[in-house]
Amino acid sequence: MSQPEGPAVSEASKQLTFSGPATVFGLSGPTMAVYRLCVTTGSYLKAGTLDNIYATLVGTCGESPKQRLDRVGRDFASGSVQKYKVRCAAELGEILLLRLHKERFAFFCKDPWYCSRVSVTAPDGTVTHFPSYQWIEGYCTVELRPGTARTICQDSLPLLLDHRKRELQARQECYRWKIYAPGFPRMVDVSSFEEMESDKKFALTKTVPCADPDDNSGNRYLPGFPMKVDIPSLLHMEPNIRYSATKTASLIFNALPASLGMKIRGLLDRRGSWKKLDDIRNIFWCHKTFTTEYVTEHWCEDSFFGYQYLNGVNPVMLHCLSSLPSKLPVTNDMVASLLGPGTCLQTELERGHIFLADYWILAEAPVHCINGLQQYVAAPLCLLWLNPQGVLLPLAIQLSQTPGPESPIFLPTDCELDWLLAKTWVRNSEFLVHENNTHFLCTHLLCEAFSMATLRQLPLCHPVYKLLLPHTRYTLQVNTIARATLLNPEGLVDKVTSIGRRGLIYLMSTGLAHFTYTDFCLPDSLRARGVLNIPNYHYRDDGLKIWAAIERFVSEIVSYYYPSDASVQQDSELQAWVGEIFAQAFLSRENSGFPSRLCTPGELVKYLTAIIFNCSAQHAAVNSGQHDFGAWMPNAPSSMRQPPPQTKGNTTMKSYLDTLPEVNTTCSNLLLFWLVSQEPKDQRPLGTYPDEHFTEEAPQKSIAAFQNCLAQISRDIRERNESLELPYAYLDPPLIENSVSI
Ligand SMILES: CCCCC/C=C\C/C=C\C=C\[C@@H](C/C=C\CCCC(=O)O)OO
Ligand SMILES: [Fe+2]
Repeated sequence: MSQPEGPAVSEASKQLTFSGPATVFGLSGPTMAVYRLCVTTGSYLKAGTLDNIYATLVGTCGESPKQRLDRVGRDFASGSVQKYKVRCAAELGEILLLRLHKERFAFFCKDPWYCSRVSVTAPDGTVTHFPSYQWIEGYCTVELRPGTARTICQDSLPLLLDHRKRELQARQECYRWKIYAPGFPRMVDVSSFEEMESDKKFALTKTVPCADPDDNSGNRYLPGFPMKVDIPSLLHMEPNIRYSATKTASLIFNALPASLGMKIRGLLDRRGSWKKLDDIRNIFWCHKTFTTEYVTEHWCEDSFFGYQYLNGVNPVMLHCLSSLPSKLPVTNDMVASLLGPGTCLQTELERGHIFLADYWILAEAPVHCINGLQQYVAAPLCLLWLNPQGVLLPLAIQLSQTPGPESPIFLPTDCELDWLLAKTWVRNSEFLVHENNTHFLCTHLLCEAFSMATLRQLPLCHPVYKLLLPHTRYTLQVNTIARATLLNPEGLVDKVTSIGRRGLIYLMSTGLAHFTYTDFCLPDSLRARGVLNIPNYHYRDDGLKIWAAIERFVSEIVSYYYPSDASVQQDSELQAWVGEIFAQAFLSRENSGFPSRLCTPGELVKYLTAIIFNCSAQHAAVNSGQHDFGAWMPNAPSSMRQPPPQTKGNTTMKSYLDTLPEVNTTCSNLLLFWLVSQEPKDQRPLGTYPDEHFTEEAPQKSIAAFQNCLAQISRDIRERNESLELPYAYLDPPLIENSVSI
């Protein structure tokens, strides 16, 4: 964390308490000590700086004079590794801090610098690494600690304790919480970044700009895009959480041709129903994948409908039933012909072969208008059966939570179009629950809260900070983009979903109020849902392997830094971090089961495993298949234009097409699916840590073992996929991103 040049640092220097004499040495004398610095600048675009960089070394026996790092030729070019000497009158003892001072060079403007790391070789040959991996903006001083991770309990020097405190104060000033809507996890307040920029410009005459929440003037249409964009919220982003230039360019490069192509073909402006189903095939003639073609071929089949509960984009819905809920009065007579001879509904319930997908959360969801027309939502109950061949099949669908003559129970034995319409309603409910809750709430928004708490409560030298930072990369940025383009008034959610942003807010706040620690931890969730024995549940099988790999890795790291229960309990920073997540992400709801403090290394291992799993694998599982499973729109309609049917026997192909989204709604939504299903460039797959925050041998060995384990999982998945009709690759480790970044 950088601090403005001035009192903050010089005051702190006065408070230094060294174990040796606190002397500032001159440059002459017979015992001159030479420290060799090796400075690595990141290879991001414009990572280099023209500003002057000075260094001060602070050791247990004193500090070096502030010395300019200057060689012949260009210093600090992007991707460069440069060596300098810092001379002191005497040796400094153990090096505690490295100060990097960034100051104006001649008449040049401020030039940001991405400093990756500095290593310092002492006169006796001891090398100390100082990981930085941060953008340093403006003229300021950054104080780095050696890479050896330390909890607060392991620090005793007042200098270092004070350093931790000041670092966190600066971070808490920078990353502030904001309430987006009641019942939502708290999120980053991007307006504070605008304030910081104005601070830098007008440091002496600081005025705090007053944001007007009702000012929607910056929310406007951009040429070629189907929705409004809240431009002001995208303008000011703190450089350490901002998409890199490569990632931004890649996102724009993915978006623009696809959007303009649709615009030119008139698809984004065409009102009215699809004339025939086949026309939907042609929306994306150049974005076909093996899976989009498979879905287009098999979407009507009951077995594929069941398959998607296991290996589609929302593989978290099924619960095993031991008895039918009274709100779903399916009788044995209704399903006997499907179950076949020798069994009955009761027997199948007793065998644990009957499952329910319950969309109760949609029952009170508000609906709105699209293209000026009223839209509709259902709250279905879908009963499924695991047949003796191990295939999951839908048995019965009721489109409301209230049984009765106006809510018939649809069956596979009904006429083809009635049954197809009922299944399509369930697919629409799947879309809403998946996008809003499984995907956006439970990965994007929760991971944003984890990122915020990590940045605000843990200093750079903390082992949990080092462990988690790679799993927070770009999450604040992508969510800011999502809020500016999808969740904003007249943004994409308003344009394409039946519930609009008001419904989204309802759905997510209700979802969070019911979300539990059991849901968050894959093994517990699978057990609680009773789905451990369903065959061909690749999401579960791959997910459990990855969970176990993360757990092993995390437990090695935790056992290295936390040898006892007391070491966990007494780590006040760790406890503040978990407390902040409990308060800001889960709104202090005790019955969520989320911890508000951690008492043992085991509890810490489980919590960190769950966070890393959800930031990486879970997001991949629910994000990467959106285009694959949604490009054939009837498989994932974002809105329905007619109310759920109250009688059987009336569905025609025309009424079916008139129920599905209009052409422009379909195409706007598919544009989003296409964009978010591919990670923009500048990727970091699960378990890759090119930024070496851990510099000790033990955690580095654990990282290598984690990578080997993931490589083996990948080989197993690829081998398994060779024999599958539809390969499941969303949890293949090289295809999983470390963090939620799209
Ligand atoms: C049509 C152009 C859209 C431009 C948007 C650019 C990038 C998307 C940024 C973030 C996306 C994040 C998430 C959003 C997921 C769900 C939101 C709810 C969507 C819905 O209900 O329709 O995707 O990874
Ligand atoms: Fe996503």
